[in-house]
Amino acid sequence: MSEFSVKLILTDIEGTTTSISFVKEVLFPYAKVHSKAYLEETWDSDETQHIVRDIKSCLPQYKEFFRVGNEEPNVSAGVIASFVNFLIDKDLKVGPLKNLQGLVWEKGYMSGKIKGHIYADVLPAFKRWHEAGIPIAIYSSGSVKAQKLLFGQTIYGDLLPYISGHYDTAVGHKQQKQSYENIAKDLNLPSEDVLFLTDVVKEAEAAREAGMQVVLLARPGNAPLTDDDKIAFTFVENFDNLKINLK
Ligand SMILES: CSCCC(=O)C(=O)COP(=O)(O)O
Ligand SMILES: [Mg+2]
Repeated sequence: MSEFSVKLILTDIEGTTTSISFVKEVLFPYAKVHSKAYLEETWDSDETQHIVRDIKSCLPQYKEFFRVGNEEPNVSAGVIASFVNFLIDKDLKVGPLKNLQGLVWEKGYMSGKIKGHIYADVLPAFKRWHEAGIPIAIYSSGSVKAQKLLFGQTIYGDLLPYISGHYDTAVGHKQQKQSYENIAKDLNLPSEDVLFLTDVVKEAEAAREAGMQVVLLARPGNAPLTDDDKIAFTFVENFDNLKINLK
């Protein structure tokens, strides 16, 4: 059992509270199938036009994707949807793609076709930490909207009452120290009073550089941790193996 003393728990989603296979085999395919129709239905809205502009410009290395011969870049819903599918296949965690995914998944969650996966130990741990007076916040590459949909409609019910804050890549990329400093500043807490839970070693390194306490999750299906990772960081297989006290 690993023991920590903290003022807030900050947790990642994919690979930490939720299986990677749910994201790759349920959420991403849903977004691939439904993005085109969503874009067509909402094409004239300011929100969609804003996302389309951001999607077109977020990865300049792919700008030729939108150009046919010497013509002006083509930005039909179909072309944007193909680009979105290309980005999903590459699992690129870019903000505009993640914002669009959140909007597309909404219908799936609201119709009951999608239920957010969380591991069986997550709800009991959230209850324990909540009862101990330790706030829980989320930091994921998935948009804040997507986070609220997932935790609001999980296979174990609504977990949002246990969550007091949400951060996505609007605060910065998850592998950059500055992002964790931004979160600590926003929380008005010293970094060392925050415990970050994640499956990705580079995220753990960035959070630790910013001064946070860190635990790696070795969930089934996650990328295996090396011997060096296991020496450098505390790692657990699930939240039952964490004893967290309020500082
Ligand atoms: C509710 S987020 C859906 C999953 C997702 O799109 C994603 O990129 C998750 O990344 P994470 O930072 O949580 O590992
Ligand atoms: Mg993750």
